[in-house]
Amino acid sequence: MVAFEAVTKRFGRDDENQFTALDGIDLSVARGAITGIIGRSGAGKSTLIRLVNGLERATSGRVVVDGVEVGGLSESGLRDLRREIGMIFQHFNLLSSRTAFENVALPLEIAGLPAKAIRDKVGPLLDLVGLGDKANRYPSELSGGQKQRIGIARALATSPKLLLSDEATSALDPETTQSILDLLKRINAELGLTVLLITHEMEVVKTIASDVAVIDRGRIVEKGRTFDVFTDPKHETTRALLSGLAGAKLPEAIARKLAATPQAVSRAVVRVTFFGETAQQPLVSRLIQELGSEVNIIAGTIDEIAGEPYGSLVIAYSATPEVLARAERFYCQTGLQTEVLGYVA
Ligand SMILES: Nc1ncnc2c1ncn2[C@@H]1O[C@H](COP(=O)(O)OP(=O)(O)OP(=O)(O)O)[C@@H](O)[C@H]1O
Repeated sequence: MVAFEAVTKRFGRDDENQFTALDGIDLSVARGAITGIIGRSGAGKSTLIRLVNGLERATSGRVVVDGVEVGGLSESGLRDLRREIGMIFQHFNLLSSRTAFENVALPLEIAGLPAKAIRDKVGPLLDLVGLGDKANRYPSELSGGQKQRIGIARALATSPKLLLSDEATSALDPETTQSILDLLKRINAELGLTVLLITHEMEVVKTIASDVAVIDRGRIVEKGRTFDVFTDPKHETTRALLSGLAGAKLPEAIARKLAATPQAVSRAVVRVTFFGETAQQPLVSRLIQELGSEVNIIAGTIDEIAGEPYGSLVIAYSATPEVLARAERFYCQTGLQTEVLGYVA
């Protein structure tokens, strides 16, 4: 649906003051999927998304949306393209002087639709986002989550094929975030809308994006299926962003005592990750049997990433060579993913 081909974006006129915001971006966004682009502040996310609807132009490379190269479009071509693309924003960007109904109606008025056609379109959209009873309310009378719902209804008014989301949940509390993400997921499934979202929150990507790209200082450093990237992050930036996720974190008191190598009478502290088939099996009880040694459970979590079950457990057991060898054998046989975090006395 969207392809970035060797896209570079520089800001600034002369060579000395130029800043490279995007550097050689290659990325394709699958039709019908929800794709997340994640990165820290200043990484280039907004610039990337603004290239898609032609608010910025690439310095070099191509941005292709539904077969059309955005950089080659005239003003009228850009207007046509923008009708195919809805956008939602962190601060909603609603007009305070217009009611919820009038905000959703705005893109249709601009497109020149008659009043009756506008009414026929806006009513069902307000129902779709669960705000059929708030049509006559002004933005100041709505909560943040409700404002974003109106933003979503407005973005869908021209029946776009693609929805761009620029930090759409960043100003919302976790519960409201969840309800907006549920709504986006439903719209994606029911309307077959392709969604490209940018965020600095891993939780958002984990909850709804089937695919993810991690951007760091203008470059894509990692991309793939969200489940694969989250369960086996390769790049340091991805790992750092993931460390903010609630999960099986090592308690501080134990983390402080960890040594890199086994000492006399020490215990190995190991993170065991369960996913795919291993998530369904009673592996902990088998592990205890196989080791023939006590196993302490230090931390654990069971979660879903992009709809797939995923568990992470931090355990500790005797670090004698025999027990470590038995553990290694068990992990090999079962295909469990493990990481030795260190050793404690
Ligand atoms: N019009 C501009 N002129 C000059 N520099 C710009 C312009 N727009 C963006 N930049 C710079 O490009 C870099 C990337 O900005 P961008 O807004 O794309 O990052 P971001 O990842 O969206 O960050 P944030 O989450 O803070 O918005 C930043 O260093 C920014 O200062």
